[in-house]
Amino acid sequence: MVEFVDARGDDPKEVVSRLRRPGGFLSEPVRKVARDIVSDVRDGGDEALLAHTERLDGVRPDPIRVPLEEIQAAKASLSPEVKESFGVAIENVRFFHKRELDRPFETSRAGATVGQRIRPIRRAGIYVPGGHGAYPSTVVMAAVPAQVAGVPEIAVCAPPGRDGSVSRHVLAVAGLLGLDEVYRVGGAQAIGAMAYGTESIPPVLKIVGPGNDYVTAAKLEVFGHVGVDAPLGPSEVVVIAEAGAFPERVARDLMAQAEHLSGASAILLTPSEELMRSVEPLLTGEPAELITLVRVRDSAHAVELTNLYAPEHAHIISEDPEAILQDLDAVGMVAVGDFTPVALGDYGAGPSHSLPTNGAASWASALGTHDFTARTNYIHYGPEALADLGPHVMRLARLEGFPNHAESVGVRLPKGG
Ligand SMILES: NC(=O)c1ccc[n+]([C@@H]2O[C@H](COP(=O)([O-])OP(=O)(O)OC[C@H]3O[C@@H](n4cnc5c(N)ncnc54)[C@H](O)[C@@H]3O)[C@@H](O)[C@H]2O)c1
Ligand SMILES: [Zn+2]
Repeated sequence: MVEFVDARGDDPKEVVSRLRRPGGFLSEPVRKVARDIVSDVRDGGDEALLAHTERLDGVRPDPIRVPLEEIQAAKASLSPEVKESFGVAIENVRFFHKRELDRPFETSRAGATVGQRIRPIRRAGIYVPGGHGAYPSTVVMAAVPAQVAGVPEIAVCAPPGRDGSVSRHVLAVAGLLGLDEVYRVGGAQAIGAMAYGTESIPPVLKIVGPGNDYVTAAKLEVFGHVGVDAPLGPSEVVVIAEAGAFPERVARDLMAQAEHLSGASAILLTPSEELMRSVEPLLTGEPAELITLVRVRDSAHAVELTNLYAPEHAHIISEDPEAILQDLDAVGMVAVGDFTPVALGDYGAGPSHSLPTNGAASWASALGTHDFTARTNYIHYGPEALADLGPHVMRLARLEGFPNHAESVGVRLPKGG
């Protein structure tokens, strides 16, 4: 059943809290499931990893690591057309992420040099979801930014199907990108394995990639022991559409993100009662349960609600989409205009499709090269620069009650200076 909300007279914060799906990755029941699985795998290694995989995915993959020949065979089995399409996607994603790469810098003034080095993380783990459907696109969207950032070792985990194997297309894309370390495990157990390591899976330093609520909650559990990217949970879209929008197109945009299932959510914000009424009968099947149609006062009201909700995606269908784009400030990715369905971004418009969800877009960003790098700052002072700054540092250190900090400077200053 499609849900209707009339938001015109209500408090925006209250409307947004009603739109948020309950039971997401922040909820205690989901956190507890993820926590228990992660700690089992931390303590029990491969045996616990396989036991949870058998319980949840109905199979014990053997061996856990995909043999290289299987990756090569999957790559060789691609039809020329599919291979070309993946190639186009890879090229567009690489083009975008090369441009966002952070640059190192160094600058000097009065004998003091300060700088920042950008270094790739040495070993990253990429989670590729695969419960409802397979996500070879996610291999592109996470591995390409990692490769552009210069990560030398990339491990991939993806859940096995009932026959114990990972989606052939996931393996094929791994092959196209030259990735050879793929494990057929998924869910919270894969996150635990990558974080703590098992007999089969050497631990990684940072885990990235989208997944359902269990996967996302597991990333929150292991954070601190390893790095993780933003919570990239069940897909969300807010479609902001004005009266002139084509109902059939709007319906497809909503159904597109809702068909990810696994807790996804799709919301239409429109001032047009007529648009709502004509979209509604076009929403069918299981995805329709995840769709909400919201009547708003006008575009400004839609923008206000969107910024509070902070969705993964927003799609603007309006006479003047650029104007609305300028006012949106808390969205993972915005698709601008009627000719830009969000699906373009899902598969290969350029930016990674791995995006913050459940409000995290208000403080987090899309997955990108910055998720695969760390910064090392450095300072290099000469004697004059030390003499200039030193007395200030000594004063501030004494003020904080740290005399040895002060004296580590003092012993280097000229006597009687
Ligand atoms: N935010 C993003 O950037 C982005 C991008 C792509 C996909 N997604 C989202 O990724 C998700 C993929 O979800 P999925 O379910 O298809 O695949 P998934 O790989 O994320 O999850 C499948 C695994 O979940 C575990 N699982 C399922 N039910 C469980 C339970 N009751 N208890 C414990 N573990 C359980 C199992 O181990 C299973 O292998 C979708 O919600 C989709 O919207 C998000
Ligand atoms: Zn999508």
